[in-house]
Amino acid sequence: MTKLSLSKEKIKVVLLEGVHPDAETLFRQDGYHNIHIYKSTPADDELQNILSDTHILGIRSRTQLKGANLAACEKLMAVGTFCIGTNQVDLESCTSKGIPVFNAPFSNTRSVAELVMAEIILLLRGIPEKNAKAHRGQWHKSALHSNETRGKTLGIVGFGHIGSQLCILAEAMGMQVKYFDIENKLPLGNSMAVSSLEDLLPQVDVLSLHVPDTELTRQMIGAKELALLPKGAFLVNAARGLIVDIDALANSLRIGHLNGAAIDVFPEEPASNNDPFESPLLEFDNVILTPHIGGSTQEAQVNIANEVADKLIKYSNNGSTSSAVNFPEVSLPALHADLTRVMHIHENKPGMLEQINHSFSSQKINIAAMYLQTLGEIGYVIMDVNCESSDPIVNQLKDIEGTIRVRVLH
Ligand SMILES: NC(=O)c1ccc[n+]([C@@H]2O[C@H](COP(=O)([O-])OP(=O)(O)OC[C@H]3O[C@@H](n4cnc5c(N)ncnc54)[C@H](O)[C@@H]3O)[C@@H](O)[C@H]2O)c1
Ligand SMILES: O=C(O)CC[C@@H](O)C(=O)O
Repeated sequence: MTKLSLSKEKIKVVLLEGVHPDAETLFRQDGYHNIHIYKSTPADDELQNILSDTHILGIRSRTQLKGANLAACEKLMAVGTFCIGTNQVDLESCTSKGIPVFNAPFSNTRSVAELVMAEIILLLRGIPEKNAKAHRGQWHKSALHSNETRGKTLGIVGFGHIGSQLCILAEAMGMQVKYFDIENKLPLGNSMAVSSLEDLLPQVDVLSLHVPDTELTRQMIGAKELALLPKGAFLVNAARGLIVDIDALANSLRIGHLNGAAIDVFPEEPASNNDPFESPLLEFDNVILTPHIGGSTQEAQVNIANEVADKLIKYSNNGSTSSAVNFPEVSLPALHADLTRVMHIHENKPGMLEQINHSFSSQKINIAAMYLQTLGEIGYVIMDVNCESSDPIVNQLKDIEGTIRVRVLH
């Protein structure tokens, strides 16, 4: 069996935020036993202490791996975000430190799309208000503002995995789908692309957001955009909290411009289930509030646990970086029993390969196979070589200016 430069017993794996237990099982089955599980995100001081000797870190959307938290990660080798979003991680800094980040790009897609479809039906029927009143002992039997989904227009912002999956469900319910995406996306079924957000907004009965949190999308729905929605429209946000100006949304609901909303993500979310939840939307009966559970189904969490743990284990065991979000992608074969695998992560600048090759030739080490991939500022070279001891070559490689990290598998 392949030996790692640091043995599996010594590799510290930390899984935060209640990652599904299948992830731990997968690590244990593969021989990793130094595993530490946390149900939520510890406060920054404790977190930084935990991170200081962590080699492999698994988080969900809550843990901020940025600034002081990331600076504390002296030994971090790889990160898994056990979710779709990676905005909670400073990807650029991880890249420059030679840390690949892996996620699960579509393991919870269907769960989010199903929840949003259900919310659209509930909003159009006025169920949130009727439900709230019934809980207060009030009988509100009325068809006023209660509508079918059939024939209504759903506007989708971001026609990626979730947006397009939602389109399929909505069309099956008889909705007309119009979408806006910054990329040119294939219209599914009878859906139609609209060329700008401003053009889309006045045309919809329900607007649903499915864009990532980026500089372009933050606050993309503010007072101006809400005013462009027709009076009586609904808003669904199961993307990220900062995409909507939450105070502007509260105002639009207060003045009766919007008829309701379903919000799963918030600008500030409690760190754990024991912390209080505050929002300017608490007062509205016609708003469905959910605690960021769009992707929280058994099916999704099991899929995510297996997908992300598998990617982390593959990277740790053989160097493969397939589908890393910030790193050159290399899919490597199993290491031949007689060979040593040397992995060199470096700044992507001219002359690096020449110096790496020179290091091997100057030590008369024969290269059996070589893989190279670069992405932006970073290069990743993997050499399968014949050598008795890897220490001399590792030391020489570490001396090359621009080297970020060297790992070895035997
Ligand atoms: N509520 C939850 O539990 C939950 C679960 C999963 C994902 N999410 C969120 O949903 C987001 C979308 O997920 P996905 O899997 O569909 O992602 P995706 O990458 O497949 O799709 C995102 C789409 O948004 C488009 N886009 C990006 N910037 C845009 C802009 N400024 N204007 C218009 N379109 C833009 C992209 O081109 C892409 O087509 C994730 O980034 C994540 O933040 C939330
Ligand atoms: O499970 C989570 O914490 C986040 C889920 C979702 O927002 C995602 O990005 O996949």
